[in-house]
Amino acid sequence: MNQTPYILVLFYSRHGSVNEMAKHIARGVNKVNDIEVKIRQVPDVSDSTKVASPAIPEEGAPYCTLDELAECTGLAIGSPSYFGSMAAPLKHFIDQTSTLWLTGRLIDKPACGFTSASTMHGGQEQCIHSMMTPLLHHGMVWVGLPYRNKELINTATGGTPYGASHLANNTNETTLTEDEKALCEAQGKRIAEFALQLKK
Ligand SMILES: Cc1cc2nc3c(=O)[nH]c(=O)nc-3n(C[C@H](O)[C@H](O)[C@H](O)COP(=O)(O)O)c2cc1C
Repeated sequence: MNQTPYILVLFYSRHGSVNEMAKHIARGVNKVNDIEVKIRQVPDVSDSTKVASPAIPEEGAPYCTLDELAECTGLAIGSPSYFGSMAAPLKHFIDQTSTLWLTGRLIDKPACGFTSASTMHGGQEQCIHSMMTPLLHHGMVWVGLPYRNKELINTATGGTPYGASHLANNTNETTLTEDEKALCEAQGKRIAEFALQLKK
């Protein structure tokens, strides 16, 4: 049975900002007909041993399986900016995708990235780039945010042409500004539209 195409919104979030962005990206996906959305998170990693997290997270979205990644029609991937790069739990998940790479399961599917950071110039764009690199190895097609989204010009907080972002400041503010919300939703809508166009 053919399943309905879906956008996988896959993320890691420790304090909730990226989690909040994921919801708005999903709202953008929902504006497009004939495609669904799955929101999934990745478990934390242990700093000392290979401890498995409980199979069901205590809160929030279910943990993502490799099958859910393999079978998506498009991907929106999000991480907090950690030292200008994606957070280790997300990289750890990606580093388990060799079988998908070997079998070319993600080739020609669209992907986009989003991030949250505590400072304006603390590496938001670089973090999004860090998520783009392994997905290009997978043969995915990167989808950014064009400047026809006027919020990109007007925003005084997050928002980049490489992907949506949120400025959380050093208070870990999880509430998005109206511009940040609009850009997340525009990104969700755009990845859904591309996914349907590229779908084989
Ligand atoms: C280990 C670590 C590294 C961080 N590095 C940066 C950084 O390089 N630039 C920045 O602006 N914020 C940095 N932050 C702040 C987070 O990016 C920010 O709090 C983000 O909003 C957290 O997202 P979350 O609420 O989804 O967990 C760092 C936080 C941690 C814990």
